[in-house]
Amino acid sequence: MNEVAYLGPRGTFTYEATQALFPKTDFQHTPCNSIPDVLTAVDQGEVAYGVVPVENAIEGSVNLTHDWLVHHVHVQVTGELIYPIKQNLMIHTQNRMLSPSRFTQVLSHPQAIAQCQSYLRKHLPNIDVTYVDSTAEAARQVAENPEENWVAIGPQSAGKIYHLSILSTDIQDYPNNFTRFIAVGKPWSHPSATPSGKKSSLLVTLPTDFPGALYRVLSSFAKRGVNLSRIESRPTKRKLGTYHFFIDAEQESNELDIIAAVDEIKAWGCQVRHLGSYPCYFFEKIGGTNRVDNRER
Ligand SMILES: O=C(O)C(=O)Cc1ccccc1
Repeated sequence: MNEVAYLGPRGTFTYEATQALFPKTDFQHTPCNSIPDVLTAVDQGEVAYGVVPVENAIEGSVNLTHDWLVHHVHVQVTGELIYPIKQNLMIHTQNRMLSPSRFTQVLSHPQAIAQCQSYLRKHLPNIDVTYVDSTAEAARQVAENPEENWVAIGPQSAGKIYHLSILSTDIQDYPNNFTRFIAVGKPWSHPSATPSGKKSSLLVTLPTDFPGALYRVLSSFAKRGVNLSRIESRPTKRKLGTYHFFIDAEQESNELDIIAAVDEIKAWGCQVRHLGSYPCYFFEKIGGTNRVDNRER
């Protein structure tokens, strides 16, 4: 069962990342309407693998992914892909000559809107924003409602699939825009690409908060020479000011040091969930293509 669930519909950035991580020649791709639906499908064993976005270079963490991993599912992270993100402003082809003052709404995923805040303030200052579950869903709604004069923000692949006109390319507010995607589910390795590195992801919850508590966690890794590439706090949702910490530890032949650091922080009361140890890939090195066949719909 080589089925991969991803945040769909076809044409999303997650779809492009899924094609790179799980080539169509070896895997069956299944679109889901939301990030929770992807993670739940994997957790329930309906599919073997899932792909979701976890962090963006401009907007930061995808909170929904983090929160669902903590509170709703127990899935293993099995891979990571750093993928280049270029946002585009797209419109139904019959409206492509409209003056921007006639656009009534911009639709997109919250992350995509957030990555283009300065662009929107400058070019579409008073436009209403409608958040939907993905960029390709935004493109679909624009394509199916030409009379509404809506515009969408998303990847060119979504524009191709839904036959939209690209009004403006590369509209994100900062260059070097990348999103980190994770694969979750059963153990897996890429059929042809060589990883650029390896990581272990942990979920750490302090027993109580006291001065230096977080320092004590971090120092357990630092004194063993373990590089922590990311630490992300998310509310426990139980009490204001209490957090879960997502920690990514770079892993290169230091697995025993990571295990020793985890044992040390557990010994004084931290709860630690091992989210996964997995290979990391860069899209440029996978040699994939992010072109999609827009004959399928
Ligand atoms: O909606 C999409 O296309 C997604 O895959 C989520 C997303 C949105 C913006 C940047 C990266 C991922």
